Amino acid sequence: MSNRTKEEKRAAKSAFRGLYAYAKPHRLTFAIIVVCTLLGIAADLFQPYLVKIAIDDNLMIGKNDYRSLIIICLIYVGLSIGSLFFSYLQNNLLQFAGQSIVAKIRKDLFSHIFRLSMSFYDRTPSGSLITHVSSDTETLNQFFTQVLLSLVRDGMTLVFIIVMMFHLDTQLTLYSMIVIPIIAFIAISFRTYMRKTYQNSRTQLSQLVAFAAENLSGMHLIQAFHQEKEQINRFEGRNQGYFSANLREVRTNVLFNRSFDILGNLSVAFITWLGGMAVFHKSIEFGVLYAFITYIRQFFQPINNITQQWNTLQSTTVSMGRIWNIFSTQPEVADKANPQPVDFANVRGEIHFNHVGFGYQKDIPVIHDLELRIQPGEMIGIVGTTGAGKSSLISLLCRFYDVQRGSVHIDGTDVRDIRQADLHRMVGLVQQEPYMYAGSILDNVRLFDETISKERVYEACRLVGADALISKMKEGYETRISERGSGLSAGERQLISFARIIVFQPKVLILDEATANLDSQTEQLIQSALQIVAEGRTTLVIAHRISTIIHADRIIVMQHGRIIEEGNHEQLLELHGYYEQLFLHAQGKSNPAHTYS
Ligand SMILES: Nc1ncnc2c1ncn2[C@@H]1O[C@H](COP(=O)(O)OP(=O)(O)OP(=O)(O)O)[C@@H](O)[C@H]1O
Repeated sequence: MSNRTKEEKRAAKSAFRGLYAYAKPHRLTFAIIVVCTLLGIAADLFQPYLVKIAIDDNLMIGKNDYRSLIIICLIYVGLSIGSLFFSYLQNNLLQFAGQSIVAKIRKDLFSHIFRLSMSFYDRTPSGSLITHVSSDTETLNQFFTQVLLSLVRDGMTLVFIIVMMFHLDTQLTLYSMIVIPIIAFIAISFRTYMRKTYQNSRTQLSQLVAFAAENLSGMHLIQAFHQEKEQINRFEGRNQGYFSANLREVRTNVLFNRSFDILGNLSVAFITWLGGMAVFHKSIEFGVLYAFITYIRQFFQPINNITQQWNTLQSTTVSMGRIWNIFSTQPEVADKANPQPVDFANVRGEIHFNHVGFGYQKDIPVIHDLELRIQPGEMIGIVGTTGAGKSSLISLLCRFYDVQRGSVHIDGTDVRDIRQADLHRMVGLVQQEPYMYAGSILDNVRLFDETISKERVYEACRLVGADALISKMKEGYETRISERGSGLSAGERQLISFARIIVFQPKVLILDEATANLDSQTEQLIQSALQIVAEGRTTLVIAHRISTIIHADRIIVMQHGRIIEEGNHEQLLELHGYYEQLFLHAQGKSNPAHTYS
């Protein structure tokens, strides 16, 4: 056996153990389901036997006992009602247990994904995460409502039928069993092929969903570059792939089912001939033959069902493996077991990048031995060309990633010793493209925290100058923002994020300035909002416009992951170095190859 298969088996085993842990609290329900199934099957399978009694013990011997015939009919009806009742109960309970387990797994999976570090998101496309949360958990649901149901119901049915058949006539039963090796042969030869077709169609679907999700999130880019036709063609390729894989799967299934049907019919013909001969020779009674033929017709259905479920079981194993793979991924950035408590009232906001070294991949550093001390309340501007490492530096301060060398300290405490929730209360981030949630402006400022009063939100918006903008909207603070804040400019979204800072009061503020060209009025609003929000806070501004940070206490110039110049605006100009070039370019007096304006 190859290592890979061994590995897969081990993963499947641990996934099933995980699933068992989720199912355990529902064991009483499962026990009731088994009892209901047992009673339902018994009620079902006793019916042909009842007809046999009516034929052999009454009609065929000319007893003409109407009373017992009516009793048999009534019992027959009673059994039908009983079977209906028990299978209804069993189905409902199974659905309830299955859905509850899957809902819990979906919830846990979603919370787990939230805890994972940024490096996980760098590696994992959001489309495939959507597939895990939606269709993989749905496959687990099928495991409970189809696979488990079939294993219990069809397995028991099969045992019951065989017992009844042996009870009726041992010889005929043994003749019927001739087909068992043929069934096994068909099942085994189809199994591998069916699994392959199933896996293929799942992979095609997951690629299709991932492609669609990524395209939807990058729609503005696609439209801006008129890439619609290319993307539609690429989608069509994947769509066709899924279509063909699905057809292949359905074809195999139909062929498999029909083979079983034919086998069933052949067996009935064979038994009718053998049994008919036996009735002619009076070695069995007619009622026995009737019941026998009914049972043999029913014999193939559960076998077919179970083999069908083998497929779903395979896909459940694949889905479970994928889900448990995420569950077993531990956040690379994790809280320590005994983190340093934070006294929020006395946070000063002193920052120290202590000889920091960092790279997204271990052997490709993007920050090299960076040493920087920032005093409480200081305003620092960070400038540099694209890819200089400005955003990476900020990500380290927010601890989205951990440093590989050196350390980052706030008020003398290593950020790795602080709980991440506490760290993010101390450090407020206003991103280039601030994320807006689907909800009202009010919700977006107070981030759905109802303990923050509306008045506090209004006050914060007034302070940062967003009030006028919001008042102009049709429903003011109750105006609903669509997903991602479309309808608001990057500058307007930044203003709303400034109001968030005022509301949540972090001691350190990071602003990644919007790169988009803002109209001069919004730019002005942001400038003055920044002055107000920066008051009493340590502020780091990644600036794409020199004008934003001209009055900063200190400006850091970065290049290739290093600080190459440092000082205030005047000091840096006197150096006649890189900063001066940036500044002159911004003034339109030089023509360097960077983007400052
Ligand atoms: N998530 C990531 N995975 C791998 N490499 C990354 C990642 N993010 C950034 N990088 C790389 O790290 C380097 C520094 O990027 P960073 O975003 O910090 O630069 P920046 O100065 O902020 O640039 P910009 O002004 O364009 O935002 C670049 O070479 C970039 O390609």
